[in-house]
Amino acid sequence: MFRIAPSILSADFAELGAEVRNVIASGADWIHFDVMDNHYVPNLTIGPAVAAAIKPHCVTPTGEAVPLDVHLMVQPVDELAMAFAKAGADLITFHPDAERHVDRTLQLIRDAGCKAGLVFNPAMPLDILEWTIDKVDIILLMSVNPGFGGQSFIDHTLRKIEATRKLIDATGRDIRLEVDGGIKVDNISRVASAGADTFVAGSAIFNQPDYKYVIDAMRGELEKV
Ligand SMILES: O=C(CO)[C@@H](O)[C@H](O)COP(=O)(O)O
Repeated sequence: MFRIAPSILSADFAELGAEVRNVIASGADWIHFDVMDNHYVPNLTIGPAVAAAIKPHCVTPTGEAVPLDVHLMVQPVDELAMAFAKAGADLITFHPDAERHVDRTLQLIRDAGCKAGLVFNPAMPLDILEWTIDKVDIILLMSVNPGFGGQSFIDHTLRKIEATRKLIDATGRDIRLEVDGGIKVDNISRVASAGADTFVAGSAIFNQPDYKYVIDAMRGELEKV
């Protein structure tokens, strides 16, 4: 089942609660929350206090919970991961190159009751999955270099999505394959055809006045896959 996860990095931070409610009412399946520390990436965003503040807004108009999907672009990882688990994150992903003890961090996140995942930058090999995939609930492939919204999709990541899909299918487990960066109505079907099932989109959704129009258009493209 496909999931669309709007990245609130491109939302109006002065109206974050309303933005989250609006994008959920427009059809968002997850809320994607980008955490940048001006160390692992050259940008600084939002922390656990903001996650805790928006958590009560992560519900559909009929009261169903919408997962809060936290992408940590931080180094070190462990302490912040635990703070986000406490703040209400449902999924926490981190970059394996930002943490020495990747296996331990995955376990910490799972022990805190969250789904755990690894994030791979466009030039980062997938090798570490050989030893970690058993503890991974989600794999996030970056299709831009992390740090900023509004960048263009890097085409060579399509081959990486295909390779990751094969690795996931070989496990027989239900591991989500999320792709993030430069996803728009006009390329989402190519990303899905390559094997992704979860799509992060920031500027494509929040830079338009009608979020529902964009999300519906994305779903329309996904139906053709
Ligand atoms: O993590 C990041 C960037 O580092 C992403 O989540 C972006 O926020 C996606 O934005 P668009 O490329 O869709 O505008």
